[in-house]
Amino acid sequence: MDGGGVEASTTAAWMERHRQMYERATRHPFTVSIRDGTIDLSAFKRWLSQDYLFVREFVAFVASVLLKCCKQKDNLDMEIILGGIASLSDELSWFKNEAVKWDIDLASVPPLKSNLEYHRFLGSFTEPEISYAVAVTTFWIIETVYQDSFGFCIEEGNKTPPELRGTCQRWGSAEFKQYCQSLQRIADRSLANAPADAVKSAEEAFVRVLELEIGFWEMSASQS
Ligand SMILES: Cc1ncc(CO)c(N)n1
Repeated sequence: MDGGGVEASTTAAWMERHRQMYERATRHPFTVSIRDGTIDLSAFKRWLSQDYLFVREFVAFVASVLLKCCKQKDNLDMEIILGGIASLSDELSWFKNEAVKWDIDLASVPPLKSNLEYHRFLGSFTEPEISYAVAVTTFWIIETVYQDSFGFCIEEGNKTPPELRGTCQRWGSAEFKQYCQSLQRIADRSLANAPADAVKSAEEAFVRVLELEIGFWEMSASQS
């Protein structure tokens, strides 16, 4: 397989090419309102409840990425992805703890429309026709939107309310950033070895994730 004319950092080039949309996903009024301390706590609770449901679906998605990884000739990335699944186990416990703190009964939360739309997208990756390069790139951008969004909430000058710092730290930490950078290197290496049609599909999935993330913040902010 040739590189399809792809440069070393395809993902960085896409972030540049789709900068406006990337900014809309990572500097959304919902997360910006966490950072400036004006967040409506009922919206925060809605986000928390909906994201718990999202993460449950995300586990199956990451499992499908792991499965595609294991079928590669050299499955060097296996441990990073497996580590990601292990962290999701902690994350589900974290959500359950937070729900108790915020007096939310997770068992009675129905998924809202934008969440269901995202579930459908994630579910499509179990198809064996979807290549590892496309799946791992999608995985990287999903994690990166949260890393960048919540990282901004704990950067200098933030007025993030103390009771929301733990949430921001979960995805905004230096450790999570390093993990996202490892995923980015994996995505770039896979894309460099992928045929041109897979690179094109990966870019489409990248843009689709940004749209779905924007929809998820909107849903959290205003229950649509
Ligand atoms: C909607 C959404 N996107 C990304 C992540 C990152 O894991 C998450 N928890 N939820």
